[in-house]
Amino acid sequence: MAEQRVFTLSQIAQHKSKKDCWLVINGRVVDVTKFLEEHPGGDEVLIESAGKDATKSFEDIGHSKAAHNLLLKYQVGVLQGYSFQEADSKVSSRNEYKGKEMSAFVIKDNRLPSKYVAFLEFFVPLLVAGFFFSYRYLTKAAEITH
Ligand code: HEM
Repeated sequence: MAEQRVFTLSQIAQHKSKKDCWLVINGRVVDVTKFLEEHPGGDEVLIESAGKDATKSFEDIGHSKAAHNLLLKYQVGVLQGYSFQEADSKVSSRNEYKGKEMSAFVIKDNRLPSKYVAFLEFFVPLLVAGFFFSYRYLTKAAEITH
């Protein structure tokens, strides 16, 4: 799981060089020093935002899911006031979800509907046949009487 060390913006602002480059993206503090050379968008854009909240620049590009996943790889902590329950969860402020257990989920019991289906499959043709034969019987009976 990604690092949960808490940093303030002024602490992050200390890491604004090519040799020590941190950014804040969506509340995650990422150390991209080792990623500068690899960044497909070039190192300049990262260095420009070094030590700052680069969320807007990051989101404006429309980075892929892979790029978002890389944030987790380079994450060294969170910006003060942010907390993350798990890798992909939305930001929740001030540990609001801390200690919350995984919510239970219910597997839908589909035995009941299939019973109804069996009932219908059996009785509906029987009823139709019943109606048909009673209709035939009654019309025949009516013919004889006339
Ligand atoms: C100031 C913040 C950032 C800016 C302005 C920025 C800008 C860009 C730009 C312009 C491209 C497009 C390159 C091209 O198509 O030629 C790009 C691609 C990419 N960036 Fe960034 N970037 C930023 C931060 C990051 C961070 C922090 C990561 C990951 C740790 C990252 C990962 C990637 C990846 C993987 C691509 C390849 C395309 C994709 O998968 O979306 N970027 N970036």
